[in-house]
Amino acid sequence: MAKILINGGEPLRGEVAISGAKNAVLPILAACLLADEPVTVGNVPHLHDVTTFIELLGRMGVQLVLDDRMKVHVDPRPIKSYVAPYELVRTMRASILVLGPLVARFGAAEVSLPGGCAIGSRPVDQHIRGLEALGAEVKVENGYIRARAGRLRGARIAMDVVTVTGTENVMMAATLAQGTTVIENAAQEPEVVDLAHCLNAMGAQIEGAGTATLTIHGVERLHGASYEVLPDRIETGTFLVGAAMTGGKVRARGTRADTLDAVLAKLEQAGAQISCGPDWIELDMAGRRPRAVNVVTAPYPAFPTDMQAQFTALNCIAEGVGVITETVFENRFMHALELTRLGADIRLEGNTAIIQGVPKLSGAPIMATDLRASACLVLAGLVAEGDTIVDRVYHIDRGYENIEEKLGALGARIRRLAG
Ligand SMILES: CC(=O)N[C@H]1[C@@H](OP(=O)(O)OP(=O)(O)OC[C@H]2O[C@@H](n3ccc(=O)[nH]c3=O)[C@H](O)[C@@H]2O)O[C@H](CO)[C@@H](O)[C@@H]1O
Ligand SMILES: C=C(OP(=O)(O)O)C(=O)O
Repeated sequence: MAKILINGGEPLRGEVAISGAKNAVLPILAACLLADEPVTVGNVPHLHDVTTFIELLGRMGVQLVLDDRMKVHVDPRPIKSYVAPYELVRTMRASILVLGPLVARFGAAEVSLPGGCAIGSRPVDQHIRGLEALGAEVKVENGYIRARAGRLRGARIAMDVVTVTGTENVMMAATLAQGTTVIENAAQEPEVVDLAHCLNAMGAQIEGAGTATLTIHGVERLHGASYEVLPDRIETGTFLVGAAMTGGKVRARGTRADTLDAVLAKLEQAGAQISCGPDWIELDMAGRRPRAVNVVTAPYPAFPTDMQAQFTALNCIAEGVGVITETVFENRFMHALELTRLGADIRLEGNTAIIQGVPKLSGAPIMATDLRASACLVLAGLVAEGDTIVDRVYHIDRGYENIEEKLGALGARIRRLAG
């Protein structure tokens, strides 16, 4: 199994190009199933999750052609199967995103239950309830969600919890329903907005994207389109935290500061100087040690759970005590134990981590347990004295494009060890 070796101590300095957002490209690829013509998706990041999603659509019979300009041309017309099998869904929860489009466009879907994972139980009851409200008949049997429908009918749906992929699944399905659907308590994440913009470019009529109420006027068909995926705010935030932890200066380009308000505010509290342009963010720490910050995760526009692990790492070497409260997932502190192996002082109390910053960490072999946990371990390795080896880096490849090359270009001493 591949590992990443980091020899810590170098400040990150320079420019890094940000890739397209994982959590936007996956629903957008799923949305292509709704069209009756080819769709071209641009700014596609080279990620393991994207490869898995392309394999999933390919197995259904969808034709996908990747060109060398980070574009994927998707032709849904040759589709012949409506099944998302367990062996693919278990490696990538986002496979659940094919459920809504399949049932809306073809009246049938069979999608494996994603099951629990390292960060919590992650049920899909809201996806199912939303599709049932639109008129689908849904059964869960033998580990599969089996859905059938004639043409879906618009409905008013109040989500019990704010769910990103749940909102996306129901929104996609509603685009082809007869009549109007209103989704209340909808997720407002920039990736949900990006999906809505892509669907509208395909002929959908969605209003209210980016607010808690989505109104979707159903249309007869969705047509082809060409769409560029939003930059990845979590990748951006991860590099900025790396700069803050190492006392460096990094400009992230090809990104969008307006999707990162809560994260940038916390970095400023930690002592970073931030400047932004239309498509770049620069963080300058001027060699200073960060100050500890308190963070409470919650749905957008609040602080994102996908940046929690990285701020946990920052607090480990910060001045003072930082308290991190995770309210979105019930078990997202698997990285805490690994960080203590590097010398961090972390006390866990339920969904809260109380971190007393220490002046230095020391390198050790550590194990990644999930995507953002692995990113936080790499960040900790950048400041730890000596060698840190992060094992199970396949988690990081799900969501970060060429992370060791990008960090290496910023001056980090980092390389991949073949498994
Ligand atoms: C591919 C993708 O976009 N993944 C993101 C998405 O995951 P995902 O869409 O899976 O996360 P959700 O927004 O659905 O989860 C939020 C909370 O709602 C609960 N819940 C969700 C659905 C449901 O039917 N019932 C239910 O109870 C979950 O257990 C969790 O406690 O949003 C998360 C929260 O911002 C991010 O961490 C993930 O990176
Ligand atoms: C939890 C994440 O992703 P997923 O929902 O794909 O597991 C993430 O991106 O941090």
